[in-house]
Amino acid sequence: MGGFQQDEMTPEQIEHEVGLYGPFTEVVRELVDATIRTEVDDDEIRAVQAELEDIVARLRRSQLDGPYGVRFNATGHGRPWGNSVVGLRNAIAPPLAIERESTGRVRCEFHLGAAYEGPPSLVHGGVSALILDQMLGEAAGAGGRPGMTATLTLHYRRATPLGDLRAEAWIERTEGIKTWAHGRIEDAEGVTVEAEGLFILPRWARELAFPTGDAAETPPSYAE
Ligand SMILES: CCCCCCCCCC(=O)SCCNC(=O)CCNC(=O)[C@H](O)C(C)(C)COP(=O)(O)OP(=O)(O)OC[C@H]1O[C@@H](n2cnc3c(N)ncnc32)[C@H](O)[C@@H]1OP(=O)(O)O
Repeated sequence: MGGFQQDEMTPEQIEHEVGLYGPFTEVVRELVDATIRTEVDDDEIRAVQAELEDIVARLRRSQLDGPYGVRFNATGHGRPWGNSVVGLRNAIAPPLAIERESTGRVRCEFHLGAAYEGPPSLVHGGVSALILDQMLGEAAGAGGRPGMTATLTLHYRRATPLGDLRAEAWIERTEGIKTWAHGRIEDAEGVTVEAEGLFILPRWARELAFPTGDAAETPPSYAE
């Protein structure tokens, strides 16, 4: 599978890019929110649209052929910057800043605004699934049991309000290449959504990780 690339980025270069693209992408997130909520008049909308078309053309002058992928430097520092949940350079991502423990427990606090609405003032169910897919996958990776989502089951206990939320996930059990993870989203009142998922180290990764075919040992993590 493509999309995982190693490069020679130094910590200083990575820090520079974080400082450059982090605030840049944050403004685009602001733009998305402002686009949904603005009530300026028609002429102003048309004027802003023309400016944005110019901005898009400027950015298009030099860009990647495809998506960003996941990049690593020589020390294994991962940069999943195009990821739709945690991506530093992805304005669609809230983004989640996930705290990871090597036990496979992960948690984060985050804010979902107007861009993530489903029912009025509530988080879209698909957005909750997106976040929990990532959280459970992060738990598997943090515990050294990375995999791709094979199954994901959601239990929507209560509507999730837009606003300040938290999520956590953990490894429930493992069996060779399979990792079962659980997790939940909570608002100030408690749990709104619970999830359980099965993560499987895919065949192409198994062939890299276990050239001898012994999948009983712990696979290496590709987590940051
Ligand atoms: C650390 C970084 C943090 C990153 C977090 C990322 C979180 C986001 C995660 C994602 O969103 S991943 C994207 C969504 N998922 C996919 O696109 C996965 C698509 N499916 C696949 O790639 C493959 O079907 C899969 C990797 C799940 C399995 O392919 P394999 O070729 O490795 O399976 P194989 O046929 O060799 O079967 C291996 C075992 O898994 C079982 N299996 C395979 N697919 C299954 C499935 N879907 N459900 C249940 N069991 C499954 C299969 O029965 C068998 O069990 P046994 O060994 O016990 O016989």
